[in-house]
Amino acid sequence: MQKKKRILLKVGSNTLTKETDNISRGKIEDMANQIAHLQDSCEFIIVSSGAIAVAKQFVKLESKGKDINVKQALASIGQPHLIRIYQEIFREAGLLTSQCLLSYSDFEREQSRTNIVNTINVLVSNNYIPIINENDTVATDEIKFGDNDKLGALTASLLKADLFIIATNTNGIYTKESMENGTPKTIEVVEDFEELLKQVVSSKSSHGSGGMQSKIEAAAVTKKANIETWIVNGLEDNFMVNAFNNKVPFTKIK
Ligand SMILES: Nc1ncnc2c1ncn2[C@@H]1O[C@H](COP(=O)(O)OP(=O)(O)O)[C@@H](O)[C@H]1O
Ligand SMILES: N[C@@H](CCC(=O)OP(=O)(O)O)C(=O)O
Repeated sequence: MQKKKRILLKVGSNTLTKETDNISRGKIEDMANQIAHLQDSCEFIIVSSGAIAVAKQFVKLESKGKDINVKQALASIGQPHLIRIYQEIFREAGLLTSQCLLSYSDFEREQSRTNIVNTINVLVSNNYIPIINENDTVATDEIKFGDNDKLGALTASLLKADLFIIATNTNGIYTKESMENGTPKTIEVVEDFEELLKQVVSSKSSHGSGGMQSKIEAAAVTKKANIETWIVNGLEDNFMVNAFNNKVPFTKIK
């Protein structure tokens, strides 16, 4: 049997909510259907945001503490719900899921790195799709709470993914000029990183936390590991399959 292509898919909050205030079961169904369609040739590891967005649907926390602590608490409330929704929907598509919570410091310790690789390899070889999120309880400002783009890139590198796909709410990275004049134009292939960083505008979307800058920084990490990064529009149905078939505009960072 031919070796499967290992794909690390990072899904942002905006994709999962379809830019509303609620998690979209339809979007998770769309992901499950695509994975089911591609599973003969690809194996998937998902880094999914959305814990805070889910919690915000039904809880408002009182706190005199820092804003970031409220977010961490929301992530703790939302995470089990997020995983339950994934599990229910993926199961209907015949897919098995598991949860892994990681923090950046885990990538700095050799023993933790080995443990992550071993655990995830067992999961994947038994047809489980690991759904990873940042361990937000232990994350702090210093380690950039809420940057799942970087977490996705570190995980893709550690697990020797063949491809890193970031699903967000734009058709990849647009040229700055085209964004400013209101007719966004996708940069299709990127080879020059310095040039790319100049295209970032400071905006980010309603639920997102990293903006395009953190996606570009994440791509720099995967590039070092010789992994190609694709930035695709997760709001569209069939976003991965269409990117594979070159049917939609997206950005490839080689
Ligand atoms: N050059 C650019 N091309 C596309 N989007 C950009 C660019 N510069 C900044 N952005 C912003 O980055 C946002 C995506 O990042 P983010 O809001 O963190 O989403 P996610 O939840 O998917 O991580 C876009 O909605 C857009 O507002
Ligand atoms: N761990 C947080 C992730 C926050 C985050 O990185 O969000 P995003 O910019 O949408 O990928 C959560 O699950 O809400």
